Amino acid sequence: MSSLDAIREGYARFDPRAYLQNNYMPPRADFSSEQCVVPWKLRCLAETFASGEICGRTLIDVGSGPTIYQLLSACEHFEEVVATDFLEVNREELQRWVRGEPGAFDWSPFIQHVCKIEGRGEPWQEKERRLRGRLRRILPIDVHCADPLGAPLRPPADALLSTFCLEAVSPDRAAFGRALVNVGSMLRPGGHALLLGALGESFYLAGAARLPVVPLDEDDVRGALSDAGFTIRDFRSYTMPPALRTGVDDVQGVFFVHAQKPLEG
Ligand SMILES: C[S@@+](CC[C@H](N)C(=O)[O-])C[C@H]1O[C@@H](n2cnc3c(N)ncnc32)[C@H](O)[C@@H]1O
Ligand SMILES: O=[N+]([O-])c1ccc2c(c1)CN[C@@H](CO)C2
Repeated sequence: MSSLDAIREGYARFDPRAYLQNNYMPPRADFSSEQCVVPWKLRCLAETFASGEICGRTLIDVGSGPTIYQLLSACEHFEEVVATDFLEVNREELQRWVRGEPGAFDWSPFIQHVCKIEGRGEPWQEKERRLRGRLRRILPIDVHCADPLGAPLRPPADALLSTFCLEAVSPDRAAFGRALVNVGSMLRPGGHALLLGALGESFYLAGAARLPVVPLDEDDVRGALSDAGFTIRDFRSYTMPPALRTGVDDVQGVFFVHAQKPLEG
């Protein structure tokens, strides 16, 4: 069995609800302190989108999983947000939220927090409605394929977002770098890429699933982006405090990077 097959087999046991519980409920989803990891992630995205420089028709989110927090600031600046994931159970979890179906995960604390830090003073239900209206495609994806969506994205995306995906699905740094090239092919020249991801992590749990992660440091991320032809615009990192090292993974920190694909080539 290839290392990619082993990872695919691990994801067959991925439990979206356990994953949400592990990462998007307290203590990690604690909005009372800006020092907590989820407010830090949301602030990175809100501040980066606040300039208005990153905008256009389509943003594609790679490896969305069962989460929408990563789209809350992005959705203001694109006509359409395309979510993607390898697993049908995750795509179904996203559909449940989009349709406001019972049993969907409650993202309202996240939406309320983003409305607060964006400072527009809008009711959070307005933002929820706007995201639901712009999240019109939830597609299967495999970042290990040259065409991750199975065929080239036409027209290419104006922006690409991916959070905790590439390092969590790649057996080694070379595969991480190839996956980055693959997803970069969906982005138009001059388009922006925003990545959040794990630093120094080797595994994470999601119910019965125990998934291997390729441990990355800042230089690995910078090098992979440079090798994939991206220019780095901003790089930030967060150190996971002891209180948030809960045993659901061995993550040491989180990186945020804003990169751009050159106009030519
Ligand atoms: C750690 S989760 C990240 C979820 C979400 N983006 C977040 O920020 O929490 C990794 C996601 O990658 C997806 N995945 C697994 N294999 C993949 C592949 N080959 N290509 C794309 N996504 C994949 C999983 O289904 C899972 O939803
Ligand atoms: O602290 N967080 O907000 C947070 C959110 C998601 C994830 C992590 C940490 C660490 N593990 C990754 C999977 O490799 C998923």
